[in-house]
Amino acid sequence: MNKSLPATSVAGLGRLHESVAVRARGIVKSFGEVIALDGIELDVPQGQIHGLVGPNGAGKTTLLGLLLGLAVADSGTLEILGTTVGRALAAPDGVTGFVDGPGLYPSLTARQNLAALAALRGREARTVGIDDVLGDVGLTDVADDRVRGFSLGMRQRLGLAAALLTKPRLLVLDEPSNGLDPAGKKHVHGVLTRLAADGTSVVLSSHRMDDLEALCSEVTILATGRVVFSGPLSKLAAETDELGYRLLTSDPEAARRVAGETAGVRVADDTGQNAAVFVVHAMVPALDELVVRLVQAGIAVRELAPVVSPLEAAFLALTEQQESNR
Ligand SMILES: Nc1ncnc2c1ncn2[C@@H]1O[C@H](COP(=O)(O)OP(=O)(O)OP(=O)(O)O)[C@@H](O)[C@H]1O
Repeated sequence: MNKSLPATSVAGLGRLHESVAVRARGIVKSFGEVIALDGIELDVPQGQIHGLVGPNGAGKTTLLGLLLGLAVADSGTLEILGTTVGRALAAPDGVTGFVDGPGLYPSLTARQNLAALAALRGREARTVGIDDVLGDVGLTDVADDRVRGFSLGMRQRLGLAAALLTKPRLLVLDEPSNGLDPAGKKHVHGVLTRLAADGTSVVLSSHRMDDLEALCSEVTILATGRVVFSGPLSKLAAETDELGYRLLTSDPEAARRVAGETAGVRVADDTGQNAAVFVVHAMVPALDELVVRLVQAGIAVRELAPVVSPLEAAFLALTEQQESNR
């Protein structure tokens, strides 16, 4: 009896499998006594820019290294682009990127570096034009300068250009925004957004909440080798309870009095009595009530802004909690 599935079903299954770029279950990785990753679960769908964030030593680079095939997990399962990763140290097909900065030849120019990498990757690699990728990352003007004289941001951009040479299906980047000036950041963000729109998945680490907010639809927060949050940024912001807000009004003294009388609003002690700006701690409904009361009292609200962004507050709360549970 022929047990093979009809062609349409096989094709359907293939697509289902490939729509997941990364699927990690129970990943553990230790270095001697240090447990760098402790039961990591991670799902990254195709075409998603997924941010990894966490305090120093949380395990971000270790996890990115596993995705790039630079190390293997002690236990757990890791599926990349539909294939289960074995014990061999090699980047699965379609995966590229870098951890700890890109590997470049300092004595060669930017263009020569890319030509050398393209030659190393051989004919099978789906290479795209060197000039195109240099243009994508904004390095056309320095294409014939030696990399030795490049700044950190320029090296990062060249590393990204090198990764683009192969039209990756999964791009893995450790702190790609390190050292980037605003123009560099714009180029890098533009490249990553375009890649994702074309179906490439990107997993990147960053310490910068503004980068994550600008780029990522989902983030995973690691603390001491564990996932303390994974999901959309909007859900992360909602995890925040009470935030501190800076308040600038037309009458600070009266405004302080009104704030002190509003239920659920706490005026911070550390703002000077005569300061024009002061800080209140409140949840959103109490803050709304405060604004209404200020306006009713004839006090104009000139500025009202969180002291730290809701994302940063949620990040701090979640990671500090994990640290204290250790
Ligand atoms: N090769 C190694 N040998 C020994 N310990 C290691 C090694 N690599 C990582 N570690 C340890 O594993 C833990 C996780 O390190 P990792 O570099 O993955 O963290 P990270 O989140 O990338 O930190 P950072 O934000 O500082 O880059 C740390 O305690 C680190 O000291």
